[in-house]
Amino acid sequence: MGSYLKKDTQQVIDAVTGISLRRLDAANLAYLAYNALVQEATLTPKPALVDRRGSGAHLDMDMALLLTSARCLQPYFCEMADKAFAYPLGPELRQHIGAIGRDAEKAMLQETNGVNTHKGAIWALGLLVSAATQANTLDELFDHAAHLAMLPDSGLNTVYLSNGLQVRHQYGLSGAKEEAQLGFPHVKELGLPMLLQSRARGDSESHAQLNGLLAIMTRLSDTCVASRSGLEGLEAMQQGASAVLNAGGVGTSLGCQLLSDLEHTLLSCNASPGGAADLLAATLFIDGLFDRQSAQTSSEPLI
Ligand SMILES: CC(C)(COP(=O)(O)OP(=O)(O)OC[C@H]1O[C@@H](n2cnc3c(N)ncnc32)[C@H](O)[C@@H]1O)[C@@H](O)C(=O)NCCC(=O)NCCS
Ligand SMILES: Nc1ncnc2c1ncn2[C@@H]1O[C@H](COP(=O)(O)OP(=O)(O)OP(=O)(O)O)[C@@H](O)[C@H]1O
Repeated sequence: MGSYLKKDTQQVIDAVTGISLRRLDAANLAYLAYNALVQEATLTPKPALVDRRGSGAHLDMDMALLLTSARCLQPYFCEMADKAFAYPLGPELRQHIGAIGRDAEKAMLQETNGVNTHKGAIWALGLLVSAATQANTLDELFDHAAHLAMLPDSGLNTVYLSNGLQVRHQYGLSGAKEEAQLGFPHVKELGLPMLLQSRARGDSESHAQLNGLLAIMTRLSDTCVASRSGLEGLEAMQQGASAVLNAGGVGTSLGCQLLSDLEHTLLSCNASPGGAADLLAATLFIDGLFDRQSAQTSSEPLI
């Protein structure tokens, strides 16, 4: 793990894994997922992604479209949570959330006139919302989500060759499916620890979130980037993100300059870290689940 994490990463992970998660009802879980998408979309400046400044590498999208898309997805997250409260974590629940996830994708495409604004986010947040209905700790949350992602999906379209499948065949990379099946390691070991550490050292909230995004980008095999700019683009993303964090993060003047360099590099090869953005939304959803009050009353700070 990167040297840019102030404490040993494992220490940070250990500090959060045992903390209780809030038990929320379906409507509140869905709101938290929606809110995570809003925070991700509005976070600025994200390298080559849609944000308050503009469209990044996505000529077909802007922030208003991402917000419209997020709003239309909230009821689908609520429906997934409802089902997850009603069924045990098993094949039947997997079928239900798969069907709801596909309905959500259709609704998104209808709302955006065919633009893929949140496909990866529906997948990651859909699994996490469902897992959260039955999780008391962070470990349980990731285990439940991984378990659901491992179960067979009979509704899967096996004819359509997605960008993710294409780069998996071409370069042997893993993508959104494997990330979930492994229990979201880039969220657990990079995004979340960096977000918490960055806050703890006094960075502003937006700098802490940007540092969380960059931590994910240092390692992720983001199939959005690979399909647009190959392995070279992926390597440029990982190295550029590491450079910013090694300089102390986006809150330092060198880090800020390196972030701007990274954005130019990504834009020059039309690469956009959409998968990392989805995992930042997943990180922010989980952050909203922490029971900070109980951590404080038991005099255990979050890190
Ligand atoms: C597994 C999914 C994401 C399809 O993945 P695939 O790689 O084939 O698709 P595609 O390339 O079109 O999009 C994947 C998206 O994931 C994101 N992503 C890219 N790389 C990564 C990565 N390494 N880790 C996480 N997310 C990533 C990006 O946003 C990308 O656009 C999913 O759409 C799916 O199978 N849905 C079926 C419905 C379902 O079962 N839903 C249940 C829970 S909601
Ligand atoms: N702020 C953001 N800006 C851009 N993409 C984002 C953002 N947040 C999340 N994403 C994710 O990025 C993905 C879109 O990326 P991209 O446009 O590369 O995918 P695609 O439509 O599969 O590919 P292409 O446009 O190359 O055909 C979405 O699935 C979405 O979940």
